[in-house]
Amino acid sequence: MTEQLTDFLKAFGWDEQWNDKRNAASDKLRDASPARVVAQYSHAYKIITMGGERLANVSGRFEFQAESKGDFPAVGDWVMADLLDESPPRAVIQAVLPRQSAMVRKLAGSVPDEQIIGANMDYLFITLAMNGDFNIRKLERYLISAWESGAMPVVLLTKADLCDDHSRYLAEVEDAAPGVPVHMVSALENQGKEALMAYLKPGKTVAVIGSSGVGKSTLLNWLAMDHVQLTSDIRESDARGRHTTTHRELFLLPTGALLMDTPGMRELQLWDSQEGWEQAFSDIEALVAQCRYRDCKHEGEAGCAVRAALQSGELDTGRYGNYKKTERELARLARKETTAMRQRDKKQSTLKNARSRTASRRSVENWEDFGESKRK
Ligand SMILES: Nc1nc2c(ncn2[C@@H]2O[C@H](COP(=O)(O)OP(=O)(O)OP(=O)(O)O)[C@@H](O)[C@H]2O)c(=O)[nH]1
Ligand SMILES: [Zn+2]
Repeated sequence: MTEQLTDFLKAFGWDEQWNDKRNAASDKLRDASPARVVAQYSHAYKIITMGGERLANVSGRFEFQAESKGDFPAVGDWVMADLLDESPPRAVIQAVLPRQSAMVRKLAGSVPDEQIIGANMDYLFITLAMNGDFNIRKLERYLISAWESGAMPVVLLTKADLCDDHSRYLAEVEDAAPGVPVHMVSALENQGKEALMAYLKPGKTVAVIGSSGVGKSTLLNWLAMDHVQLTSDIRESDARGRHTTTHRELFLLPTGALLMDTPGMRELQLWDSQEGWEQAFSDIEALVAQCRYRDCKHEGEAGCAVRAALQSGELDTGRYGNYKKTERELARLARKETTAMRQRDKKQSTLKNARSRTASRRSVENWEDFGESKRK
């Protein structure tokens, strides 16, 4: 790759670490080019390559080998793709480089599966409005998902202009989000942007989560200095040569940072995330470790550190209540997943014989398909 060509990739976050991951990938990918997924459609992706933007599909071999939805590329992913010399330019994705962080939605339906809402975020801005909607228990739920993702959470208290007594909100957040940075902003009054510059550095990827109405869209537009509005008006050719409006879910901010705004981020719910839960309530977990009995239920046992902290006021009863509530919810989700897995295994073993007959035929077809795209 020449200096100039990699500039596009660098702008979208390509660095030494990704280069190492690329070099560690299989030999088969030696001729493929790195690219980042900036938008996802039902059967196609928009990727940024060293030569600019193009549409891409996964190879037949990729599709055949994928075990779950979570294996497929998602917005934010770095992929290895063959760039086809066609007009309009197209690409075939051969592999996804190992994710550094991911917001995963576990689908505990009749067939357990997962969906990647966004990948490779460096920071997650959790937004909370400083008005009547302020809900610290909601923040605790968002933190579970944030910690689980592997990205660093940052709390943004929005609508600072609507509030006279910031200290109350700050104190509540500091108790509920130990060790998480907190910043107050007002997009309307252009306040607090300087503090965010520490995160909005070139090549860093930021996603914004928070409930409806807290001001996420306003915040995004403010950070983008209305560039979002401008870019969506650019019309481009799609795969069929028609002109369509540019659609991106990962875009460059004027600061050089990348902002991720996928539909799923906005509808974030609590999903199976044991580790995230433990980290979000790390203060309570530390107390639990001090209880005299290892199987302490904190219901009046002797030497219970949790009860002692609740009585002294060191531990807020609302926070403890949410700790128990989310624990129950996660246990329920885990049970659902186990049941669904068992059902799937049962189904699979009955279908196994029928499937193996067609599979051998299909795998030949897919390998031919793979060879096709490599030759082009
Ligand atoms: N006073 C004040 N109002 C704000 C601020 N930011 C957003 N708002 C208002 O809050 C309302 C909701 O803002 P949005 O940006 O649409 O909120 P959202 O989180 O994107 O909402 P959804 O699209 O439903 O997810 C709008 O009326 C905004 O004008 C702010 O900093 N100060
Ligand atoms: Zn206890």
